[in-house]
Amino acid sequence: MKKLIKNGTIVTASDTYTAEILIEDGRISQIGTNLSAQGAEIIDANGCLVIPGGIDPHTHLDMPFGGTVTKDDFETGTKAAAFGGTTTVIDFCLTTKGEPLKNAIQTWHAKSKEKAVIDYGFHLMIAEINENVLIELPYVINEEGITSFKVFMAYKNVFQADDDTLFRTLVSAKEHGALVMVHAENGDVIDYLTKKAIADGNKDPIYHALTRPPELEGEATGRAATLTGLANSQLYVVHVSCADAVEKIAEARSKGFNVWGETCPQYLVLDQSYLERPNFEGAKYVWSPPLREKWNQEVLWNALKSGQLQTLGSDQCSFDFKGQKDLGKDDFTKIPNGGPIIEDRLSILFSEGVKKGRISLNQFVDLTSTRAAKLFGLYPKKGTIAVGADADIVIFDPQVERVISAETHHMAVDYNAFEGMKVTGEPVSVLSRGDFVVRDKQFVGKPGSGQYLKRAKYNVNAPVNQNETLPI
Ligand SMILES: NC(=O)NCCC(=O)O
Ligand SMILES: [Zn+2]
Ligand SMILES: [Zn+2]
Repeated sequence: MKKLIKNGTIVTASDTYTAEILIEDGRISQIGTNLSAQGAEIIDANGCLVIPGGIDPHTHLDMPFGGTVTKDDFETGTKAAAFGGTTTVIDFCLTTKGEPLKNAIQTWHAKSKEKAVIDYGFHLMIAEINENVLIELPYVINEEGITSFKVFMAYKNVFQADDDTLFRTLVSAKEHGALVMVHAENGDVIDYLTKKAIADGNKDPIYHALTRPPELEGEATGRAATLTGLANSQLYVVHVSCADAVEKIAEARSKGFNVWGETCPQYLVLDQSYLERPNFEGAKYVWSPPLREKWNQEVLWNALKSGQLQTLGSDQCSFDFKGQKDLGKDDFTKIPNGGPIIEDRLSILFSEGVKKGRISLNQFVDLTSTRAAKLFGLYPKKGTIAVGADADIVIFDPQVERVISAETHHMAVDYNAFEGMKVTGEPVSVLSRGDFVVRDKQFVGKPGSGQYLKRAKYNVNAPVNQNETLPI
């Protein structure tokens, strides 16, 4: 059925204006004034912003990790994402050495197909590069439309790959038109420091942060950037948490390297002191990289404003406090890393960023949607409000206030890392390809209605805004 959105303020990464949006067959068919409403359902967006659906480029749904599995799967996770104004997620498909990539991808299709309530794509973890992997890569890119690869530089003996793998992945990505993503921390040195901490009897959650100092994130970020320059390839650094890493990204970009950076809400508003909370509460705040000293937050905000960091991912990776996080009660190395963020990504950035004057409204849209669409081969089908684009649209009330709480969130976990935080601005209704998923704050979507997205190859020019200098 046709829909006509009226009376809202449309915000894209570059413009803010008042107009009506006509939706037909899941797409935006017209944008203008006094559009014919014949046969259309009228959606009144009075007092609201009308923004492109959020694209979360960093989620871990239904992912085995640390001897357990994330609490949110593709159903609860994408439902919570929709409540938060996200209409596309790109999830990390894990692989293991020796296993055909095809098998891992099939596993991820099986996890998501019947469950996702919004559209989704996959990034593919590269654990090793060998002849079989090289043979499979064209299939992965051309048939599966997976055009981004993830290399872990940390989690020794679990996910960690060596520099040889990283460099070969960068070379292959350049050849095939893919973007390489890195978890940038020096896993070898972290392994040494964590073993020493445990041997010294330092087992509380705070030692998770103390054994992963920012220098090791900066070092790994710089190393990955250097290898990217050598390979003349392209790199996206996930979950940047600190000044050391921002500096390395800025340095690489100033040299003309194609290096992009993402941060996450937790690094913008929480800090290392949370890990010292009593009664093992600190475990709720165990992420890798860890939360940092508070002064890093200003560096991250400035990097978002100046464009040195380009996206905001959630790094959704949720574990219950009781029964999962407490696996590490007597040993911080056994606390599953990660937290529940998928739902509050937009609200936190809007409230702390736009409302507090740290970033503009257009930057908010770019950071939460448009830039990820461009970097990950979804633009302009996703990531903007334009004629011909998918009608993935969020009607966002910029004035409403709420307090974040596990009591009211839609994620499947038993706590919220931002419990008690007051935010201004929240999605009221969310459409995925023209259909309501959330309507007047009520879920009306359907598991299985989300479509798998085959993404276009990395395009070196696409990620850049018109008014921005090319980084080459
Ligand atoms: N970030 C985190 O602590 N957990 C999720 C896995 C990862 O992204 O490293
Ligand atoms: Zn990571
Ligand atoms: Zn992650």
